[in-house]
Amino acid sequence: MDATTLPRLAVTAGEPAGVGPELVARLAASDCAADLVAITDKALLRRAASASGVVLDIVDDDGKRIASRPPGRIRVRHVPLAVAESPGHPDPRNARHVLDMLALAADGCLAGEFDGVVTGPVQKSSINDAGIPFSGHTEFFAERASAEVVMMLAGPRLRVTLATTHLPLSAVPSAVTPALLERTLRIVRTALASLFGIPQPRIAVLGLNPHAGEGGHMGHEEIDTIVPVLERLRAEGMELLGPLPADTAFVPAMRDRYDAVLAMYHDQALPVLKSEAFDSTVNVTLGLPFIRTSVDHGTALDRAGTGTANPASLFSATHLAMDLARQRRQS
Ligand SMILES: NC(=O)C1=CN([C@@H]2O[C@H](COP(=O)(O)OP(=O)(O)OC[C@H]3O[C@@H](n4cnc5c(N)ncnc54)[C@H](O)[C@@H]3O)[C@@H](O)[C@H]2O)C=CC1
Ligand SMILES: NCC(=O)COP(=O)(O)O
Repeated sequence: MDATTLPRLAVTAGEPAGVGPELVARLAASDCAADLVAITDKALLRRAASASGVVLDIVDDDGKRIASRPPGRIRVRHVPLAVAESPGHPDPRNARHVLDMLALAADGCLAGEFDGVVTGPVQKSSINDAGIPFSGHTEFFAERASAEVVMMLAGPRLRVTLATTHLPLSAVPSAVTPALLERTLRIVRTALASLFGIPQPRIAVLGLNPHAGEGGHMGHEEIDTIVPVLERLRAEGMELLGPLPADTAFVPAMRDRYDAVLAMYHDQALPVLKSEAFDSTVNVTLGLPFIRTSVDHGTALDRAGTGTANPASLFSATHLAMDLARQRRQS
């Protein structure tokens, strides 16, 4: 990418029976100043455009960088469906199609063909129903890039990162080890500085138990595992708050005291973000050698094919990826 060309972003359409393809069509129809390369089945994108009431000029991607993109023009890397989609009803026979899109996008980013990838939502259960172990894009891209990563959800007023991602709740306590916490906090600190321009970030770390263990009366993970890691990293100069009780860490009086939160598990913090900024929150994978942003929502099967899905989260994810790509170009 040079100063005269647009950020070149792979956009994966996600689950073909979900709202992803419609949202990609809406994005392509917008005046977003990015070189968007949809990774999807071409006929599926045409049907999604028609369901959303937008007209697209769909062309094959020739790999060349471009300086401008008229609204409606979208380049495509064709990844064929196994079977035609039925909106609202994922078919596990299309699981390989979904994973092929992710692999193509990741490999293209690693090869420098794309400046980043923006992902539409996938139906994880449908991939699992096909007999393929899969827990999320975050883990898929980490493995593909051989990187240690952290999931962040960034909204207009709150950034939340996760120590563990897609685990059953019963597996969380034993997964929260000193090594995991230390690695995660280092990745979060580095990313807040390099991606979000906060050179000395303040990170609030949540406890695992109610009331952060209430001094050991409601669980010991804080005393045994979390506090020693925080003390060690504070001694290195990291600004860490906590461990804080999760139920009060997000109250208005606390918000000014940190730049990001580290939660111990998925549902400890994501409901806070999704309930206050569902439309504008973006999922960002920290620690990858390439930019990856995503919608915060799922496949919305109840809306698929109706053209009523809100594209705001995909727009926000794309704009963040564009900003990060430009920033990388300048650094
Ligand atoms: N980035 C990803 O790939 C993600 C995938 N998922 C997957 O999505 C599937 C469904 O998950 P759910 O928990 O049902 O969450 P969901 O986000 O698909 O749906 C929850 C509710 O929000 C509504 N909604 C979601 N996106 C919307 C949009 N753009 N505009 C208007 N309304 C919208 C839906 O209609 C539904 O009422 C699961 O397989 C889950 O694993 C969930 C989150 C992220
Ligand atoms: N709730 C966020 C989520 O599950 C998305 O995960 P991923 O597919 O981006 O790893």
